[in-house]
This record gives sequence, structure tokens and C-alpha cells, in this order.
Amino acid sequence: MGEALELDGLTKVFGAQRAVDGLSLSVPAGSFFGMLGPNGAGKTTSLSMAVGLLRPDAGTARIFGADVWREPAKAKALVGVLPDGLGMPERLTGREVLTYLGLLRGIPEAEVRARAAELLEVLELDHEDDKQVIGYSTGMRKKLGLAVALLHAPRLLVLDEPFEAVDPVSAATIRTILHRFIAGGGSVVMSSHVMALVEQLCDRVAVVADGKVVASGTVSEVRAGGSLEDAFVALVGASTKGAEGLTWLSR
Ligand SMILES: Nc1ncnc2c1ncn2[C@@H]1O[C@H](COP(=O)(O)OP(=O)(O)OP(=O)(O)O)[C@@H](O)[C@H]1O
Repeated sequence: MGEALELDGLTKVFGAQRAVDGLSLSVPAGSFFGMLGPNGAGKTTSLSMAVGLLRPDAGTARIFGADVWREPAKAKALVGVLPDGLGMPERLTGREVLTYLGLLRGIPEAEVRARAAELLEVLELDHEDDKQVIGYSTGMRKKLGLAVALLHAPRLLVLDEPFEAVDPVSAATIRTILHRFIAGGGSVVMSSHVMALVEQLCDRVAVVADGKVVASGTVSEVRAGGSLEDAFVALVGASTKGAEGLTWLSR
């Protein structure tokens, strides 16, 4: 079936820091792919380059074979993105955001309205229909961002921390939506810090540290008989910080 996403030698340098350092990975079509890594490992920077939001200093990103930076219109039509710290038109309601972005995508108006209504209902954003985005909570923003990513029925979803700040009921809804998306032939790449969620949802994972992939494969290959959390700590190095110092916290 080919590759949904192929990153080859992606590199991004900020000043003296190589935030992403020759990162390569391959996401087979139909897979649910988890990207793990400690804070500052380079996950957001890599995913931003992968979907055309941040220009790489070197390397390539392909979505179903389309080069994200050489054939952006073709590549971007195939992908729905939930970026980190999503900027939204703050003075629009959720329904207006979806309608506006759907029309910009070239979806016929009646179809946009029908899809927006369905997404808002499923994600339980429809009961506060008058609320502008500026009044949304972090979790509501995340859900609206996911609705935006799904609106044009992409073949690949790239989601940066989709479950962050989302309540358990909404998280279950999102999990169901993502499972249905995969069952319908879609592919998902998501970053997350929640190991249990990655173990439960994903069939393949990559662990990123210092801007490089330090392990990748099926979940069982990467966890190698133990838990994913143990494998992760072994790969990125355990820290003993926090056990010492801070004596002023003791009573
Ligand atoms: N615009 C920027 N300017 C300077 N440095 C940056 C910029 N964006 C990211 N960085 C640095 O690049 C490194 C990788 O950051 P990135 O946000 O990709 O990590 P991450 O793996 O997504 O982390 P987290 O899990 O905390 O979200 C960090 O050290 C960060 O400080």
C-alpha cells in the first residue's frame, strides 16, 4: 500500500542548536503511528516540517509520495493537521471556523455545513454554539482543531499531542473517531507523552531523542518484552533528578 509519510534526513537548526538532526522515518499506509520523546526532543519541530508548516534546513518529507515542499498543494490536500499551539480566528464561533476553513479548502457549502454540524455534535462542541473561540478552554480548542483536521476527509492525520488537556469522556470520543478513521483506510501519526495511550492505540512507534530517531518499529518490537515506558526510559536515559535537592520543600 506504500508509505503515508516518509521523512528523510530532516534537519532544523535554531542558532547553535540542532533541534532536529537528520531524522528519518517511514509510516506505512494504514498504520497508527506514535511519536514519543522527552520534552525538547524535536517532535513538534519534526512534525511541523513534515506537514509544511516549517521549512527544513535539509532533508525531505513526502506524503503519499508527494514532496511537501516541492508539491505543497498536492501533499497538503492529503493531510489533516492538528498543530501544537494552534492559532485560530478567535472572534469566530466553532461552526464559523469550520465553515470558513471548509470553504477555503474548496468544499461545497452545503457539504461544509453538514460536515461541520456532524463534527461539532460528535465532539460535543455544539451545545455552546454562540461561543467564540476566544472563550474556548484548552481542551475545546484541541477538539475544534481535530475537527478542522478532519473536515476535508484527508488520508493522513498528523496530530501533535491530540489528547493533551482533553477530558476523559472527550478522549474516548477522539479515540473512537481515530479508530474509525483507520478502519476506513486512513493513517494517523501522533505525538504523545502518554505511554498507556500510545500502547493502546498505536501499532507502530518511533522514539525521538536529541532530534534523532533512537528506536522505531512495531510497538512490540520497541518495547522488547517489557513495558513501553521501561523501553522509553532505557532509550532516552533515566534521570535521578528530583530525588535530591529541593530540601526546602521538606517539613
Ligand atoms: N522557534 C524556535 N526557536 C528556537 N528554538 C526552538 C524553536 N522551536 C523549537 N526550538 C527548540 O528545539 C528543540 C526541540 O523542540 P520541540 O518543540 O520540537 O520539542 P518536542 O519534542 O516537541 O518537545 P515537547 O515534548 O516538550 O513538546 C527544543 O530545544 C526547543 O527549545
